[in-house]
Amino acid sequence: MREFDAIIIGSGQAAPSLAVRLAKSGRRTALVERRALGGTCVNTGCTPTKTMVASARAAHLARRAAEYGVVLPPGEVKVDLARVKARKDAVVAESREGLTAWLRGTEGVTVIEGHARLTGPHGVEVNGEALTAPWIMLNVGARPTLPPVPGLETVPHLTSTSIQELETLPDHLLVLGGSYIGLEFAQMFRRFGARVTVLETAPHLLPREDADIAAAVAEFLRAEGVEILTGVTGLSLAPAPEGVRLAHQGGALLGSHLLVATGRTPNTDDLGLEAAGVARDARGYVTVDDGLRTNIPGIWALGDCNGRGAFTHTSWDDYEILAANLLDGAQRSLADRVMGYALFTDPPLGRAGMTEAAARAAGHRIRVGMRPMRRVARAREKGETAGLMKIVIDDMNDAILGAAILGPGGDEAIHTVLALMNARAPARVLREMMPIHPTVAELLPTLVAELGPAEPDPVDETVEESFPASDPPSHTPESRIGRPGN
Ligand SMILES: Cc1cc2nc3c(=O)[nH]c(=O)nc-3n(C[C@H](O)[C@H](O)[C@H](O)COP(=O)(O)OP(=O)(O)OC[C@H]3O[C@@H](n4cnc5c(N)ncnc54)[C@H](O)[C@@H]3O)c2cc1C
Ligand SMILES: NC(=O)c1ccc[n+]([C@@H]2O[C@H](COP(=O)([O-])OP(=O)(O)OC[C@H]3O[C@@H](n4cnc5c(N)ncnc54)[C@H](O)[C@@H]3O)[C@@H](O)[C@H]2O)c1
Repeated sequence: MREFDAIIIGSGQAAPSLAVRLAKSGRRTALVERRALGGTCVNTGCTPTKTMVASARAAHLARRAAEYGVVLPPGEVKVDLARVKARKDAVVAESREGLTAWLRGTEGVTVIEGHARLTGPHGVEVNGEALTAPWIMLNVGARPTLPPVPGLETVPHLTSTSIQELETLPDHLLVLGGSYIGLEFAQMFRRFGARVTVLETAPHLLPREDADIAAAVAEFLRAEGVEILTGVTGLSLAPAPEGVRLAHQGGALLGSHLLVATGRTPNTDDLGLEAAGVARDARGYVTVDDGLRTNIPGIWALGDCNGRGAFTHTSWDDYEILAANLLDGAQRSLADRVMGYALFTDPPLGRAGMTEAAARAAGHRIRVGMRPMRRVARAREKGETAGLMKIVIDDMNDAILGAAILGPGGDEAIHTVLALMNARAPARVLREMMPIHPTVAELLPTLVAELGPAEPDPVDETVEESFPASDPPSHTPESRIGRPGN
């Protein structure tokens, strides 16, 4: 039996920093990982996909070179997928090796390779060895979900992990699921040169986003040649000489490859939670309170496996909250978190706080500011006018409820809004700030200055719809046309 002060299971995005903090506080800490240090983000998630997205953007810009007056030798722009993969592998290896050296070089951290299972409230078993500690932290992440589509087990299919290993281009990639993972790969493989069809069961792409945002994403993907079917029902799959035959209520498609991108399932079914009495919800997420505590004292759950976030930064924020509370005597809470994330299509979507639909559903009386990217000077200068930006304000107290920036640098520009929301600053602060010209973010004050009417209208409570994505609000004061960005 090896004794530690803390055992962390899974080297997700919370674990490495937590292990080092615990060790530096004098606690002997074991970090158990069954696959590769760095978890999903470093090895098969954010790092490889954003590296591949960069290759896809290079191909896209090369095809558009003439629009910018850049003359390339005649001939079709082609992508060598094996070289794209080699570049991706190199970037991933550098990140993983840096992390591994850091962890293995930190005194007080013991890295153990193997699959860990709880044996009780303070016990863990790895490779047949018993470990014990008063504190146990779970950071085991999630894996791709396989949906109950008839015939799926009879056809070869790719997940977000295995698609990254392809070295030859699919003729026709079918993508099940039109959300974050599906859309990033769909655009990427279309830009690499494949035919791509996305099939989404919800009425529009990105079901968690507003319909106008989803429509704008669909518009630029379709303009690049991605085929999109939404509201798909009656799906079934069967082997075909080409690869896969996918039937749905409206017809059938033949694909050379199938990517399944229909969500992720927490890695909590083989963790021995029952032995320790740790509670999970119906979907398998470990139940935690706002301090990341499970129902068993001394056991915490961080990252994707607690169902309170599904991003690298939410997992890392879990680490910050737990470390502050355990080691610094702080009283930090998940309840204070302002949500933010991005979809890394090109252009990217940066998001902060609530969607417009969620704000309405929560009963807020809202005002919405909206502007298409074609009315943003920086977007026009870059020749990248797809998308829009919008902000949702609470009419009762001027609070910023949420924002979306779908356009060049949207993933970066959204941090202006995120920072103000974290400071609990009213929209007036954003309206009165002096932004830098020419940027996409410089239009944020204008959005607040040009908010639409309060909804629901106090006189006519039936007003439900917001402004269409394609046109600015009709009441927009045209006197502002002289402002930067117009
Ligand atoms: C294709 C893709 C792209 C993504 N892109 C982004 C992005 O751009 N931005 C973003 O914020 N998020 C992105 N995500 C999500 C992000 O990767 C995760 O939210 C993030 O990794 C947080 O995960 P985590 O800390 O919960 O654990 P993970 O990173 O999933 O790591 C968990 C680790 O635990 C190990 N493990 C599991 N069970 C055991 C066990 N019993 N014993 C030992 N080890 C175990 C696993 O092997 C794994 O290494 C992406 C995900 C995918 C799949
Ligand atoms: N940019 C990022 O930060 C990023 C990138 C990739 C992944 N992630 C994380 O990974 C998680 C998983 O992403 P995801 O896109 O796999 O899942 P998701 O849960 O976001 O979306 C799954 C999609 O599949 C659809 N769907 C479900 N069953 C289907 C079926 N049988 N046929 C067709 N469509 C079906 C759903 O309606 C939904 O739109 C996300 O929640 C996200 O947090 C983040």
